[in-house]
Amino acid sequence: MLAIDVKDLRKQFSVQKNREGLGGALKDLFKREYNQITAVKDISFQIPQGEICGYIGENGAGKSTTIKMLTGILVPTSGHIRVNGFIPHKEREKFVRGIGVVFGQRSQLWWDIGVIESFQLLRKVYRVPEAEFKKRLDELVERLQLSELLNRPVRKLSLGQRMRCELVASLLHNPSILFLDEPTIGLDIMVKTEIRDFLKKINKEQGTTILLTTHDLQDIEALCSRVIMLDDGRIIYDGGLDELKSRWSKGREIRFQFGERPDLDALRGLTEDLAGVAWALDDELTASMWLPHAVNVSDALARVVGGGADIRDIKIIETNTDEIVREIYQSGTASKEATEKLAQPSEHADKEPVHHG
Ligand SMILES: Nc1ncnc2c1ncn2[C@@H]1O[C@H](COP(=O)(O)OP(=O)(O)OP(=O)(O)O)[C@@H](O)[C@H]1O
Repeated sequence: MLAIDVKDLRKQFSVQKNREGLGGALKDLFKREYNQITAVKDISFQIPQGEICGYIGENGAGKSTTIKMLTGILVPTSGHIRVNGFIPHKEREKFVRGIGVVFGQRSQLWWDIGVIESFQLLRKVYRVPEAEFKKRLDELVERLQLSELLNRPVRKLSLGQRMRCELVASLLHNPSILFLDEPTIGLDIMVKTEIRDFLKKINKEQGTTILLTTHDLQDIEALCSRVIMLDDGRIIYDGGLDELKSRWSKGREIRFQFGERPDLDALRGLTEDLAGVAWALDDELTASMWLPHAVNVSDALARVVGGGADIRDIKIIETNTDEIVREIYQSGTASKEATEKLAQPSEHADKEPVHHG
């Protein structure tokens, strides 16, 4: 059985229009006009059990709206959803016992009571037998080192402490699917790492399926084998992280430092039969070589090194995911271009690399 199965899912919101001026306000009083906003536009995807999938996109892309439909908080305008075999907004009571949810910006814990009391309340909500609850709680508390926090009221916790408690709260009933909406937002690097390690472990040991939205690409790099990217309510990419990188990155850059001013024409001559390789002088003693993905790095390196120039240092500059995603988002025609690129991935590899300094 699939953990998540979504077909042609759509969500529209009606937003009241405010007409201009006093006349407009009076008109609004008698007859309201509405604008339709389509936040999620007929998306389909399937997530098998045990997968960790990143759900990314810029602000307003429709990520939270999707998660809210998947967790039964919002009713879809049209389309089909099955999560653990249930229709989330219809079979709520049975459904929620199989899922855990953490919204980084909102708490599921009660602000003024001790953490442990919140956990006890959640135990009752999810109807977890006492013995089972205790066993699980002990295990989670030990893993996330929460024992000293249990009696403190939530409002007294730091953000990092609170997030660790939120994770425990979402896992007390041993759900098979975990939905995380910005789980590491605002946390320092230590806590982020701790949370990522913890998530990796529970996924590995218990096979917990995890769908997470994040703006932090290190979360994705650390956790996700698969990424779904949303733009303006539509899926523009669904696949592996490595593939995402190679399809979108403009090639690799290798920077050479020389003992004397390099002869650019001679360097170009060494690589002239490698299609798409470009050279540029960075300063008196450094030059960069751009390689399209189709060209093998060691091939190109061997030619340059074999050319006899006085090379002092070589640095291969990796494209990082942040840059790729920023690049996609920034181009005004992101979705169109992206779809075209995806339709013809091989064409991309033949393009002249673009040197952007
Ligand atoms: N309750 C609502 N009523 C009207 N419009 C809404 C509502 N909720 C979301 N929207 C709109 O739907 C679109 C998608 O919003 P959503 O919150 O799903 O985006 P997101 O990808 O989660 O963004 P962010 O990263 O900022 O959280 C936005 O244009 C938003 O303004």
